[in-house]
Amino acid sequence: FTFSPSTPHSLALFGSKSTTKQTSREKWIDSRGGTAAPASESGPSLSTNDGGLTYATLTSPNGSTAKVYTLGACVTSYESGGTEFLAVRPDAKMDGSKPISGGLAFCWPQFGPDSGLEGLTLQQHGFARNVDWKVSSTTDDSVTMTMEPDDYIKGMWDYDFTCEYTVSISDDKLDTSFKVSNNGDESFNHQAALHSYFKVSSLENLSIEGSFKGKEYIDKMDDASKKTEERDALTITAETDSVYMGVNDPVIVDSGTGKKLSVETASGWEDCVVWNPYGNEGMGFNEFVCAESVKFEPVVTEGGGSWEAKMSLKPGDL
Ligand SMILES: O=P(O)(O)OC[C@H]1O[C@@H](O)[C@H](O)[C@@H](O)[C@@H]1O
Repeated sequence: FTFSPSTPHSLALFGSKSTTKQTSREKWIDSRGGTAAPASESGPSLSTNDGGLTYATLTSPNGSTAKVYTLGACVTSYESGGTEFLAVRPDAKMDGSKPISGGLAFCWPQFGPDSGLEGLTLQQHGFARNVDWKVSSTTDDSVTMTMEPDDYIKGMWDYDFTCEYTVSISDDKLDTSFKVSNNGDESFNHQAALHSYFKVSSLENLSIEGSFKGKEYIDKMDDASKKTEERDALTITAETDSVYMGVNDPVIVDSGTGKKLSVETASGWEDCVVWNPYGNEGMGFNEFVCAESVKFEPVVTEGGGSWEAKMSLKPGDL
């Protein structure tokens, strides 16, 4: 899928860097040794999984928990009231040989395979989920991770930036807060997404509520044609890959668990991509739906400027 800027000035606004390169998985794997957080940065609340990846476990007073991996700053688990709300695909690699396919997978500075914009022709979903973010602070209920350019990143996208991402848990919700600061003089373009995998008991028990009705969407399963959503609530009965412009309030309703999960956006995220690889048993298609928090139209962040996006997950009963 190729992003087409809706306004010609999107291109004109883009900064002048042209030294972007496609990167191979091999180059990424080689480079990971250089970007991994040193062991000395691991505090008492950080753990290591069987595949050698570092993660933080957050706990709220009533026992809700979340797991946040430094690889890609990926939240892989959010459990509240005995229900797990996030899914990690059964084919996900949890050893650093691939980005984590699951949880709130972090896509930045590009979403999808190719934005179509100069300087934003990186690998699918950008590089943020390829690298180990540095843990800058952690408490029992919160972790802040940062990503700054190293040689691996500069080889693809040579801008001076700091990304900061805070995940915090409380008794009734999980909060995420992302901020990118442009520390340089020239502006840069970026998209962003939390490629959120929500666990469902079965697709037949799922409906996705929110402000979808009447909204325009790009149906990537139908030659990227533009359509208008007519349903009040979405169900998944076929392979789905739809970009809903101007929807940032999906609610995952699961009649099997009797629970719902509301995505509440405070800032930044504007659009929702609904994705499911229907029929793909290897990906565990019947156990999740992606309802992704996306900034699809590229943002221009001026030198010295910043951009923020805040989203919370709020569980409830049906
Ligand atoms: O497997 P990944 O990289 O986590 O991405 C999951 C999917 O994300 C979707 O947004 C893409 O359209 C798919 O092509 C892709 O397979």
